[in-house]
Amino acid sequence: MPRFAANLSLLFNEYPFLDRFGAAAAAGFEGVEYLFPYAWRREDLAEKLQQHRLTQVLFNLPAGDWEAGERGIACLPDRIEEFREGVFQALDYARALDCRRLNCLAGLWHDVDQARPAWDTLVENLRFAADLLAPEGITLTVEAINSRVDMPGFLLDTSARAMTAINACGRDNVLLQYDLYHMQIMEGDLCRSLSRLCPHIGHIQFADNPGRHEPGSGEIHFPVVFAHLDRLDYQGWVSAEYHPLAGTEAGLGWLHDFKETQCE
Ligand SMILES: O=C(O)[C@H](O)C(=O)CO
Ligand SMILES: [Mg+2]
Repeated sequence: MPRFAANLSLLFNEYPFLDRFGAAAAAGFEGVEYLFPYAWRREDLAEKLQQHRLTQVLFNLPAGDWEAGERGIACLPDRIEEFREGVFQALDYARALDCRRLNCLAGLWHDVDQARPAWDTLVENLRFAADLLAPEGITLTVEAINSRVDMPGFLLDTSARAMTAINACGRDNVLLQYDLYHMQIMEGDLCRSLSRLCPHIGHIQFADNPGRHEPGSGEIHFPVVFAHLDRLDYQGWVSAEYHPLAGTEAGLGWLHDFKETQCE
């Protein structure tokens, strides 16, 4: 059975942020992730993890001005210094939270005919981050995000593009973050691509499509996909990263169903 984590930026929004840890643990999650930890004190986050016996599964490197619409700065040639400072900041938090995975958002790049500078910058930045994180035993993940609905202009919008960056970077501790929701929009054929990419996957996230809501609300057959991950012997975390339709707890039927079938 996959190890399920809850993304606290999207789930349990009924509670103030620091109360979401307890709510996730009470709902049966063993791990948590969120977009960014930087607005909170490391000590407060670490205390919540310890109090509720939760694993900090992952969070993102600083990704620029999120409110202003930025979605990562790793591919931006004029932001290299800021990217590198961000890696140090993320490492500080990762140490305090004993977090073994950090995700890098490549960023938006709208000039498709002139993408070379973005790719070169991204690959150099990935190498810089990977080399800093490797001695700490931390994996750097690179996420492919759909450019059709959620992030028009995102540089790495297919698994092939993300793998091109990962291969060009050439570091063993850089792996793919495979988000079922984004890949369903861009590529489909989820089970076959999971089979092919499994050795390169460092983290999985999910939401149903369309709508980015809980499993069962859309077109993805999650029991089949989760069983497929077991067959592939995928050992990583699988994180719920969706907008609950009618309250987080009310939308956890998929988790309860799944746990029940494992007990039968
Ligand atoms: O949107 C996603 O799928 C992400 O995982 C993320 O971290 C940035 O939005
Ligand atoms: Mg995601």
